[in-house]
Amino acid sequence: MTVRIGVIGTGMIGRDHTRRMQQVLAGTQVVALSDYNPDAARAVQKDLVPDAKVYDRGEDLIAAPDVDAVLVCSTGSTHEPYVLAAIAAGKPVFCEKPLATTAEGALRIVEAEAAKGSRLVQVGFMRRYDAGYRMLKQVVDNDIGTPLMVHAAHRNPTVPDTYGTPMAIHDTLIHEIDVLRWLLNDDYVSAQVVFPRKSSHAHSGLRDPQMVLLETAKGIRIDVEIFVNCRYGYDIQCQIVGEEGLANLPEPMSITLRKQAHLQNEILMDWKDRFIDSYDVELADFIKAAALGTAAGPTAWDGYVAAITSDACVQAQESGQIVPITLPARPALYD
Ligand SMILES: NC(=O)c1ccc[n+]([C@@H]2O[C@H](COP(=O)([O-])OP(=O)(O)OC[C@H]3O[C@@H](n4cnc5c(N)ncnc54)[C@H](O)[C@@H]3O)[C@@H](O)[C@H]2O)c1
Ligand SMILES: O[C@H]1[C@H](O)[C@@H](O)[C@H](O)[C@@H](O)[C@H]1O
Repeated sequence: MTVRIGVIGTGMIGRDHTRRMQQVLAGTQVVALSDYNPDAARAVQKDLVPDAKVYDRGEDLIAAPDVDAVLVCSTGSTHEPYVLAAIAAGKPVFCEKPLATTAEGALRIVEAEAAKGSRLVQVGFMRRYDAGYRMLKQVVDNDIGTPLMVHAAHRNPTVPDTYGTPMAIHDTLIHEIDVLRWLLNDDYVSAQVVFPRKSSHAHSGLRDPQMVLLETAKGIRIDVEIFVNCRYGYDIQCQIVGEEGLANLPEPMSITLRKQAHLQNEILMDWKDRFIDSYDVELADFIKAAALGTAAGPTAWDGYVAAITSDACVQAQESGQIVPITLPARPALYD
């Protein structure tokens, strides 16, 4: 069966996922596109999928009878209504992170899916599909004893002027919020944010870098450096310290070059390249499940927990205090 996909939001990642569906993955075809800016949708249609239909409204794309499943790749604050509409239509929906920009919004999605009684939503937490993170999880589960501490860093070379201080949480830290919870098989109980000296490369409205301190229910302490004007590259670091040993996330594969008295490895500059394989694997998983009318991978519950944790971190940015994190009971659908 070919899963016919509609893509809502044809900016950077919507375009990249459309290319992936059309040119890399089997068993799928993009048949519909929609963007708030119709020129963006037409540009992707022209470049990648000339036969796809362009819809002015995402809601009409979701309702179209020839669309079997939906990819929501629009700006984060617009995800919730599209995901709810897809659930109402009974169509599998892959939603780029964040599932919603508030915990209340994510909860509405959890409640709608739980009321349907079967999985329809996959959240785009692609690091769970990354070969390096999967190797790290194997080692954490089997080789380093009880995990005690995590030191992580999420560095972007630069960000646009529209990127403000809370986006360091909702847009950037959200990857660590999800992947560390998955790696440690644990939930968070508190968050704190401290601001080091500000980089002169950060625009006036942005506090950068930031250090986020999280504590888990099992007492593991986590520090994550978020530095989105680091200039030198797109750099993701993760070190887990256990009772019996210590494990580091592998660096992306690159040639080690000895030349002109230097020993060198390339550092990637773009998130699209750093996680290129994991995007392929996560969407292959989505297509496989969508062909059966369901969803796999990171759940709406995972998206909701990430949203609750993000809200606590933003509150911690504003107050300078340690903010407690409490989770409600998990619906049986997500056990
Ligand atoms: N998983 C990842 O690593 C990853 C990487 C990049 C982006 N993202 C997520 O993907 C989403 C899009 O990010 P991007 O970098 O492609 O941004 P972008 O700004 O390049 O694209 C967003 C697109 O959404 C469109 N849009 C805005 N409001 C809309 C609406 N109401 N309906 C339909 N379209 C609308 C915009 O016109 C734009 O074309 C964000 O939520 C972002 O966090 C995830
Ligand atoms: O939307 C992007 C994307 O999620 C990247 O993976 C992250 O490194 C960036 O900080 C964020 O702005």
